[in-house]
Amino acid sequence: MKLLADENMPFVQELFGDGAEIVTCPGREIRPEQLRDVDVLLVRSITRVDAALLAEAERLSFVGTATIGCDHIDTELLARRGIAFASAPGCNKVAVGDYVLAALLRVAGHKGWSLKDKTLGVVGVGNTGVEVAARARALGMTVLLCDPPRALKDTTAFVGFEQALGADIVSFHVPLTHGGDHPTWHLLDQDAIAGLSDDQVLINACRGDVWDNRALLARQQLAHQQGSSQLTLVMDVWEHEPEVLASLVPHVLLATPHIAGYSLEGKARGTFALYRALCEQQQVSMRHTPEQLLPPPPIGAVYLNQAPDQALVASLVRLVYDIEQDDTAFRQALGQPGFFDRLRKQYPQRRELGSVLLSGMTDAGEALGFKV
Ligand SMILES: NC(=O)C1=CN([C@@H]2O[C@H](COP(=O)(O)OP(=O)(O)OC[C@H]3O[C@@H](n4cnc5c(N)ncnc54)[C@H](O)[C@@H]3O)[C@@H](O)[C@H]2O)C=CC1
Ligand SMILES: O=C(O)C(=O)[C@H](O)COP(=O)(O)O
Repeated sequence: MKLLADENMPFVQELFGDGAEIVTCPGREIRPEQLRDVDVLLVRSITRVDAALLAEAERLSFVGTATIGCDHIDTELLARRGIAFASAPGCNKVAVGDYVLAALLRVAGHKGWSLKDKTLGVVGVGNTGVEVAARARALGMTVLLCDPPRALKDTTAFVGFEQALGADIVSFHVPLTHGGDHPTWHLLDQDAIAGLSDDQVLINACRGDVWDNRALLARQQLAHQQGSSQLTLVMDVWEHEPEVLASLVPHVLLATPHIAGYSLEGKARGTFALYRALCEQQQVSMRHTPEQLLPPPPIGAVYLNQAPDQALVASLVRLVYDIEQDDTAFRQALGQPGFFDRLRKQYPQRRELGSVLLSGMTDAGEALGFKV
């Protein structure tokens, strides 16, 4: 069996090395002719798997993406050609929860806000949105959930998009879709942006195209020229990645290169989900476990001797994940050729808050994502 994998997918050798010849390649450089004799293709979000890529892939029987999002995969084509497909739903939802928690605390520091007096609108309440909502509630925030597809079945738990957009902070967690009843491409468009007030905060850790980046830039530039407050923006994802609208970056509080989901645990779960799916497809039993993939965390345990207020939570989170380091690296590298992909390829090992055992006064610790 020949397997071709994105070179940035960790643990491929450990999980698939027993029974396969493994070839790795940068995800943006996989070419149709490379797939001629390949049986299994494992990708990440940057490889578009479509008719053009699979034109010569006559032996291909399995495609896996170690990601939650599947907007880069033509799943109908795979089904038509009888090629098995697996993704990794939920694999990095905890990492996204940690990222947004770190962002909320940084925003609060910047604005001098006590988060327990603030509302958070969560747009898209699936795997990642639920993680974010739980952490925000643990901080004492009022959370408004917006998910029109889910609201069709549960009419009481959700608010409309317009109401969610009125929250102090609005965090987006939708898949990128262009059609259907609830398309998300430019969900935050020029009209939605015009309705926002200057004091609001927006977070995008889903897909860049969900926000109209040029319309946001226009609003930020106008506010700058008029000397009024700008929107506070946290952007992990950008339209047209790996390109970035560079003139928008100075108007963004936290700018990162699509790494919200990049915990070591999240990546391990992603690759493991594909290993499990391939074992099932080939009807062989699994010889590995996800736990064996992870080294011990650098910080094993923290003992608290006082109830964690917002400042202490911020220090604790920063101990495990310092979002400002990601922002600084982004700004330093912006403009260098290939900077976006390089930062992602060389991303430092990041552990989830759940890798740290919090003991002492930890009522809120579990909801924030720590192990208690
Ligand atoms: N920045 C990063 O590193 C990461 C980004 N992602 C992105 O985040 C997206 C969401 O991930 P999950 O929460 O795991 O997906 P999910 O599929 O579990 O949840 C998505 C939710 O969005 C809802 N939704 C769909 N259209 C909507 C609309 N128009 N308005 C409001 N809600 C809508 C769905 O009903 C669903 O409940 C992924 O599709 C992926 O593109 C995911 C992981 C990491
Ligand atoms: O899971 C998803 O969906 C994501 O956006 C991934 O975290 C992105 O990682 P890459 O596949 O782009 O390395």
